[in-house]
Amino acid sequence: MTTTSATAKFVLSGCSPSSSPSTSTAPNRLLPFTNLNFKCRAFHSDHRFNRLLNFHAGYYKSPAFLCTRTATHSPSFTAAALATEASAKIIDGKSIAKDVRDEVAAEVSRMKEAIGVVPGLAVILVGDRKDSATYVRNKKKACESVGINSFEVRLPEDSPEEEVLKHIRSFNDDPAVHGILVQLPLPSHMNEKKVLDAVCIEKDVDGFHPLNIGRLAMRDREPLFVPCTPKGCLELLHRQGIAIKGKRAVVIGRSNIVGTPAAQLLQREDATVTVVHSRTTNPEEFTREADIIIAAVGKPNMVRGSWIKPGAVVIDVGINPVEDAKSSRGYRLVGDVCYEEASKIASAITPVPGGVGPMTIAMLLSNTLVSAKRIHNFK
Ligand SMILES: Nc1nc2c(c(=O)[nH]1)N[C@@H](CN(C=O)c1ccc(C(=O)N[C@@H](CCC(=O)O)C(=O)O)cc1)CN2
Repeated sequence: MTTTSATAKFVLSGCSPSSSPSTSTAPNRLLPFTNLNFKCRAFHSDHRFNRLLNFHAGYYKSPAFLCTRTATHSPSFTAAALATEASAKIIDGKSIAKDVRDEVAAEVSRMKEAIGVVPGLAVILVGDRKDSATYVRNKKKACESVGINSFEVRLPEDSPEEEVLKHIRSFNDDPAVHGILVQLPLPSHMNEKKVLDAVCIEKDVDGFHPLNIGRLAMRDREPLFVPCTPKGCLELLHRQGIAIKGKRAVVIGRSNIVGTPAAQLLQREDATVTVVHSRTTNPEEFTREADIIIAAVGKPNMVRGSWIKPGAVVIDVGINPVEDAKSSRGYRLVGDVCYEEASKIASAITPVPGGVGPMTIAMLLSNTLVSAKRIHNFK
């Protein structure tokens, strides 16, 4: 535990309540922090503390919390969330994704040697969004790195929907292709549902087909594929040895591709799951009860340190570009969680970048391998 000698009045934070591209370049802000009397590492009932930090009594057991004597030699201590170092374990998604890729590569080569089959992934990209083009390029590179064949179709932004459907049908029938994905988002004139429905479920390595999603939601039913990002979140928890069974989990966001399947996966592993979303009033009341938080809402720095129960595990799915003149790209990526604050409260946390993002592509490779094995009945 770190201690400070003076009474802390401020906590440094770069996470303004409404971080947005236009505000994000502001220097770190000093947020007012009042002297808070409570006994370090002991139960307290200081309502002032609870009110100011919105924490519940008993939560400050975390080593992340600092205890300082007040300047007035008060018998009580001052809680100062002025930690100078992150105390949470940083969950290194980049390194775990590499482990997954190495495992996939070994299996791909075992399969090739045994039955002469090489898994194949087909990717359809419509339009010229820069971020989508980067993800597709990275997927192709990742395939190469593990020995998976990749097939790519790039279509102009104004392509008719039928053109996309035609390519999907052709990949559905191609025996060299074991996985098909359409990079999202699609241009607004396209009907996303119709396009995703066209991918045959045996090759739906994104897990976005309603049949796969439906099976995921049902007890005693198994989806053929689970969407890559939520699957990556769970994989991070598993590989870090973080228990899920019996834990309280809060998922922030209810999208079809992350929030909803993440909640279902946690529930399938016997967590008690709450989903909070844009219409939830006081979401922090729910997150403060959570042992595990998965934030997938797409709002930079929305989850503040005070939203988190000390010792909780925080998985940050957000990848939000915020303006940054110091970066060569002119922007930097931040998560949905104020990392600076959360890393002082949580017991483990994923960074952005380098957390969940790399796992998305690693899980895609894994799903493609699983698909090829299933189609060829290779154990
Ligand atoms: N068909 C799909 N479309 C989209 C998916 C998807 O799973 N299937 N997910 C996202 C985009 N995405 C993959 O497609 C994706 C996003 C982010 C990353 C990633 O590795 N991010 C890095 C940062 C990258 C950077 O520096 O720009 C990180 O977080 O470390 C990989 C894949 C939406 N569309």
